[in-house]
Amino acid sequence: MNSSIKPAYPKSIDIFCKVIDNYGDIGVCWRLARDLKTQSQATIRLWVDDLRSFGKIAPELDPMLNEQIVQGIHVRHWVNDQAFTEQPAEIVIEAFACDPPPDFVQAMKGNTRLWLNLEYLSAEPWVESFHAQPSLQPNGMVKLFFFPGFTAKTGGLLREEHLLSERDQWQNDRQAQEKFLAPFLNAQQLALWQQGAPIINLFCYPSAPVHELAQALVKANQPVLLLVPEGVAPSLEEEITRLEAVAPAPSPLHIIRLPFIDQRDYDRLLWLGSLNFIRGEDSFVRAIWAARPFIWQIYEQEENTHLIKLDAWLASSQTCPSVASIIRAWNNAAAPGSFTSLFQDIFFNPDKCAQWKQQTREYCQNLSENKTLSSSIFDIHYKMSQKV
Ligand SMILES: Cc1cn([C@H]2C[C@H](O)[C@@H](COP(=O)(O)OP(=O)(O)O[C@H]3O[C@@H](C)[C@H](O)[C@@H](O)[C@H]3O)O2)c(=O)[nH]c1=O
Repeated sequence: MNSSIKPAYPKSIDIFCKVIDNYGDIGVCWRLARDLKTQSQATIRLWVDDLRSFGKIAPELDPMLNEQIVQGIHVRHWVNDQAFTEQPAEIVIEAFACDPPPDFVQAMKGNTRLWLNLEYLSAEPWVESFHAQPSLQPNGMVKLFFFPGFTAKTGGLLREEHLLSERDQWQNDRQAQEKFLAPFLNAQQLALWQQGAPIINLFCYPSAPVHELAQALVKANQPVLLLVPEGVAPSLEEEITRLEAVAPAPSPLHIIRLPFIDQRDYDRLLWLGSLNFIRGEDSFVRAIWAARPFIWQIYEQEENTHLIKLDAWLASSQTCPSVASIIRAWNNAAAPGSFTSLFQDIFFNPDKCAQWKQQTREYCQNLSENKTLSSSIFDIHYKMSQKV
């Protein structure tokens, strides 16, 4: 064992994940599993009910296998709750209240020292007072509610130890960037990038006003490389063709469809973006660490409760009013049609863009001073073990 590893680290961790939809549930759990492993060298089992979705963001995974080790993590297909005879680990993390199998929960007593329910990310102020609060469970154990968040009084955000220095290195390495982009761009697009054409990454939900973005980009008549994962914004090409048909000249906008790529490569993609449209939870946090301007589309909830969360984050991050207006417009929380002009006003203005970039960098820097999510988990575990 590495001598720098603190004796307080646990020897084993179980993480349970149910994929509700999309890729955020497994995205968060997969990233967390790997980071906990790197920090502690514990044996980590990740129980997942949907290996197909998992496979999209971890191409090394074989969705046909019930058991496999991927990047040092024991990945187990959580097929059903019946006859669950595995011995629970020292730390059990259930993601987003997914309810581990009842037999497993019964067996936790005597084996498990810390049981956490990892909650969804929110910047709402009440999160601080709910973070790490205990709740007595029918098996006699205490489960803690673990809230990730943006302040020192929450569980923090997922951030690998050397992430920001790796990012800086990558952002200064044109050769590595070119090698990375080469499989995705044709020769003309690569040449445009070499001449300084900006990359915009677009990852959004179907409700985003993509047609307004298309309008802004076609009207601007400047070369832009718009990188879009397969299946996202499916009407985009059609929209552009329709707009170009009535434009005075074809626009120098290039839409580049990408396959889903490995989570670590997705980071690199965001590090290359002059602007990143991201969504949900995990890509949002990665866009913050990319320290590049980003436009977040929050995961939609009934009765627009997501807009309360969005405003809480805009307030907590002290996002400047012009950027906050664009983000609200992208989330359909502003007058229809307003996104186009707001976007054009800022994205094609070099001074405003530079300011936006500077603010994003400062925000990233400030947040990086908080404890990371993994360290917060280990701290709680350490405190619990001191009590025994
Ligand atoms: C496009 C792309 C994404 N990814 C990863 C990044 C993230 O880990 C993951 C996407 O997850 P997110 O950004 O969170 O967006 P998302 O919308 O996919 O996920 C979610 O949002 C949550 C708030 C909801 O509760 C979840 O139920 C879920 O909908 O996919 C890749 O690894 N490669 C890719 O090519």
